Amino acid sequence: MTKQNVVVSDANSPINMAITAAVLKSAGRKPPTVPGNYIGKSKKKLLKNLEIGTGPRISTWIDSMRASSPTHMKSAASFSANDEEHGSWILNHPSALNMFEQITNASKGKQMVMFLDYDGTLSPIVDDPDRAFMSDAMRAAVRDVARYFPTAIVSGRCRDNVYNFVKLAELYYAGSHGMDIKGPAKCEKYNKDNQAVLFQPASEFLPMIEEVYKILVEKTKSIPGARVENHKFCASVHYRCVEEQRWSALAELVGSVLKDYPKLRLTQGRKVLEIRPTIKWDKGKALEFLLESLGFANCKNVLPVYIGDDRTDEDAFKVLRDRGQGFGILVSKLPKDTNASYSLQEPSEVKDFLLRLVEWKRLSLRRSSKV
Ligand SMILES: O=P(O)(O)OC[C@H]1O[C@H](O[C@H]2O[C@H](CO)[C@@H](O)[C@H](O)[C@H]2O)[C@H](O)[C@@H](O)[C@@H]1O
Repeated sequence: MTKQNVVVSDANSPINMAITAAVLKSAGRKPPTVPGNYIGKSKKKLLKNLEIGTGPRISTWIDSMRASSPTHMKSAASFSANDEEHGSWILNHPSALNMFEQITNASKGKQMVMFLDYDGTLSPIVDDPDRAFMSDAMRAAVRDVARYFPTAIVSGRCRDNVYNFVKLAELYYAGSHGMDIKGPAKCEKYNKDNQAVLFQPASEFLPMIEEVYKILVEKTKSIPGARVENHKFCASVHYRCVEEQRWSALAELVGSVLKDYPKLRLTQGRKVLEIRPTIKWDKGKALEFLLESLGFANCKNVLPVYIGDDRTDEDAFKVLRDRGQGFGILVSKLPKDTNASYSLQEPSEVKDFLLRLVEWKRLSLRRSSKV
């Protein structure tokens, strides 16, 4: 087994990249430029060899990518290579639970601000996006965290949709990949002016997304298992429940629709194609906007912590890395190229981490009240 087969994850797995390449090819567009530090050297070579999006061999691409998809990697050799890769990855991205003290030490004299992605972070990944419920225990943990730290949910879902899952009025919400931001109704605690935070940088795209959504719903009827969601300022095309043989057909179909919408772009998530406006706005920009709204622009006394599992969360991890401030925590069981500093394996570990933060904060408040 070659090294390129080792780094696997839903979000930036080779098969997912192949799907994106196929969509872009049918839309007559070039594949996205992948940031240098985002993708391993071996994978870069693989992309080059297969000429994604530009060459005539999309089918070769899809076949090759299938061969390196996690479900096809079963030999003992693959597992030991995986173990080795995982070992070195975890050294570079240690568990946030094991690094808890370092994280809390770094927050001394600073206000910690929490940013939480939803799917795959607060709720487990399931086949039906309408049933991606978070547990009551997770909700209680998030509620407690928000008592001590300003907390925002940053999601690819539209704001109302993610709110209906989280159901906590005291939080900030950034839906549609950060293109729809709203603060809690009353938040004197952190927002001194107590002005309602509301920001929608892509409002002009509302009718276009609605139009594309309708077309996609109609066209994807021919592909069993395909599912399209309208997230107001963006749309999602799911292929988690589509037979693997039909992924390329779906990709081509999405590409053929996008051809008529040069102002829309495509990104990818976990077995989902995300259709978004070409504006320069993402989860990273939303994080910066929220820090500013909370009064922490150009402030050294703040420690933002962003927890997310998906490729779209990388924009926020990168902002933190570039600012040299706070920590990104990637939720993943598998090694993955990332700008995050730490890792957690799954939502249950996210819950444990949040509960430890609450416990630590309570103890330190108790201690300081005794002094
Ligand atoms: O930014 P997020 O909150 O992580 O949202 C990203 C996408 O999440 C949802 O899809 C993902 O979760 C589904 C439920 O577990 C799963 O079926 C799907 O395969 C995943 O991609 C949501 O449905 C998408 O619209 C979001 O963009």
